[in-house]
Amino acid sequence: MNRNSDILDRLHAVAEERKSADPSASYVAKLHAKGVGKIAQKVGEEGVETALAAVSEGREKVVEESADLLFHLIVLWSHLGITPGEVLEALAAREGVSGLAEKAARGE
Ligand SMILES: N=c1c2ncn([C@@H]3O[C@H](COP(=O)(O)OP(=O)(O)OP(=O)(O)O)[C@@H](O)[C@H]3O)c2ncn1[C@@H]1O[C@H](COP(=O)(O)O)[C@@H](O)[C@H]1O
Repeated sequence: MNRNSDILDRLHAVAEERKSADPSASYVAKLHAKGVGKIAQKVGEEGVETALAAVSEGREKVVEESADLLFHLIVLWSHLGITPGEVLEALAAREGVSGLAEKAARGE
């Protein structure tokens, strides 16, 4: 198994610990202290940067920006009391639900 398969959970655990850390000594603690508005802003910025990288900067930059986006999403989930498992469950629950091939087979 890929050794990074549990990285979402590991980063989430760090984000949880940082809720009680010193904001002057931790970037994640600083984000928690600034609140949901600041964290949401960072998620939006990183999403836009990922999209811009896709159309104008190439795959390596997309990988870097995607990592920034995922990281800030994990901080947002932690701030709101959401676990990575909940998000993965929501994703898994959609498997096969809107495939065009399945819809065509049903004549929809
Ligand atoms: N993955 C990251 C990570 N990616 C990016 N960054 C920080 O995200 C910031 C993004 O920089 P920006 O220029 O976008 O933003 P900024 O300079 O903070 O300015 P603002 O726009 O936010 O005001 C930088 O300070 C980076 O250091 C991260 N900081 C932490 N982590 C992970 O979080 C863990 C805990 O970090 P601390 O909370 O700092 O201990 C680390 O061990 C890492 O695993």
